[in-house]
Amino acid sequence: MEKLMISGGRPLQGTVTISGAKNSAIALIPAAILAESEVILDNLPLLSDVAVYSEILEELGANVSWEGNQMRIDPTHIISLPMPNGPVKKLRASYYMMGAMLGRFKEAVIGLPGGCNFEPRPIDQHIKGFEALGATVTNEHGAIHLHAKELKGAKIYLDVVSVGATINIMLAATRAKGSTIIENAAKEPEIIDVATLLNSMGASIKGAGTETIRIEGKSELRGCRHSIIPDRIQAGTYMIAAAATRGNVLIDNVIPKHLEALTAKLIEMGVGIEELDESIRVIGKEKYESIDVKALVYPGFATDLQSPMTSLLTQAEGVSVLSDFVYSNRFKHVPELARMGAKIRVEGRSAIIEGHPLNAAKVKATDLRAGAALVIAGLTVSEGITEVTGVEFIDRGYDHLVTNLRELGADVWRQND
Ligand SMILES: CC(=O)N[C@H]1[C@@H](OP(=O)(O)OP(=O)(O)OC[C@H]2O[C@@H](n3ccc(=O)[nH]c3=O)[C@H](O)[C@@H]2O)O[C@H](CO)[C@@H](O)[C@@H]1O
Ligand SMILES: C=C(OP(=O)(O)O)C(=O)O
Repeated sequence: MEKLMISGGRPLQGTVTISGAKNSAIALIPAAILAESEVILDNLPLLSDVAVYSEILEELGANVSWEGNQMRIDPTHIISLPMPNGPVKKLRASYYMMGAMLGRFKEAVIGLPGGCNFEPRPIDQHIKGFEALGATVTNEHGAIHLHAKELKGAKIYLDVVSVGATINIMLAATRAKGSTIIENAAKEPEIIDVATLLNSMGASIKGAGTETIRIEGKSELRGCRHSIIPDRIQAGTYMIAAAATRGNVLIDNVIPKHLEALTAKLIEMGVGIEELDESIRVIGKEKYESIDVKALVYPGFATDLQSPMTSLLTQAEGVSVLSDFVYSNRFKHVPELARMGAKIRVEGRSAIIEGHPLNAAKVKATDLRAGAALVIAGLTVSEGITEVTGVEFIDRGYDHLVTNLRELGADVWRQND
């Protein structure tokens, strides 16, 4: 196992180019099995989650080739096989195999998803959607068994606004008979990206990005070529890191609109922001004001940036309150930040953060964004070396992290634990 070593205290300076979005990529790859011919995905991020997904499709007989940032998926010879164990257990988004397999084969056996379990993450809304489309769903010894004689379009109201359930239902419904309407759908940009791919494959999806999505099922879909949107969470993480180190960084290849909630909060704290067409410049300042932040569904402040933002708020003067209305217990980074001298207490779904300088320490990433928070914290500390273990979580969501940070002037390296 490797760990990340950080000798901080250097302002990040320069340009970082953001890769394709993880949360799009790991939905677009399973979506490709709904086609009858080759799907080409460009701007693919080089992440462990993407590698695991390619393993999953290969296990089913798809021909997957991956060169640089392009993946070619030929699902022509894919077969329906039960996948109760193996790679599906390694990542959260393996739940998309349920919708994709159901759409393609009207049946699936998929082990319950793994990935970052910072709190219980139910999939009842996914199941409710599959059942509404006519599938029988049972949980047998930790694997979900889905079967439908025929998938029929339905009106589905999500009780909880869920990214995964919205995409999963969309995947199955594209191959159902008739119309499906998803009400109270999630509006994240990654949902629009998946709908764009499916529409290029010949599906008919309208309203992605709004709370009502309408899908006309099709009996066959074809291959196509699609370029993945930039990763707004990676972009946001570098923006926060630039501010936390009082640096000056151009975050390139982003869609600034996707980052509006973060940008607004950074400006409120006193961070300098210049928005361009496809990039954002973050200009750090010596002093920041404390602020209140509420993580909400899109277009609200992203819960995936809540942990990195916690690290930045340790650098503000006074007391900030950061509440998470998506995941009420997503605070596993807090005790680790406390080892670094942070003064944070958790009350219900809120972290109350008192601005205070941090010190170097040995800390452990217990999930992806907790890991990002610890790296940012380490970058702010000028004396000593911060050691972050649990790098495998960070590798799920940040490609070329060490190279990117080094190019921005940070003293960061990987070392065997
Ligand atoms: C692969 C992917 O895209 N992951 C993202 C996705 O996760 P994921 O799609 O798993 O998250 P959801 O949007 O589904 O979860 C939102 C909330 O709904 C609850 N819920 C969800 C489904 C369900 O059936 N029942 C239920 O109660 C969850 O516990 C959570 O409180 O959106 C999250 C919220 O923006 C992000 O943190 C993750 O990075
Ligand atoms: C929680 C995350 O991802 P996943 O849903 O894939 O675990 C994340 O990207 O922060």
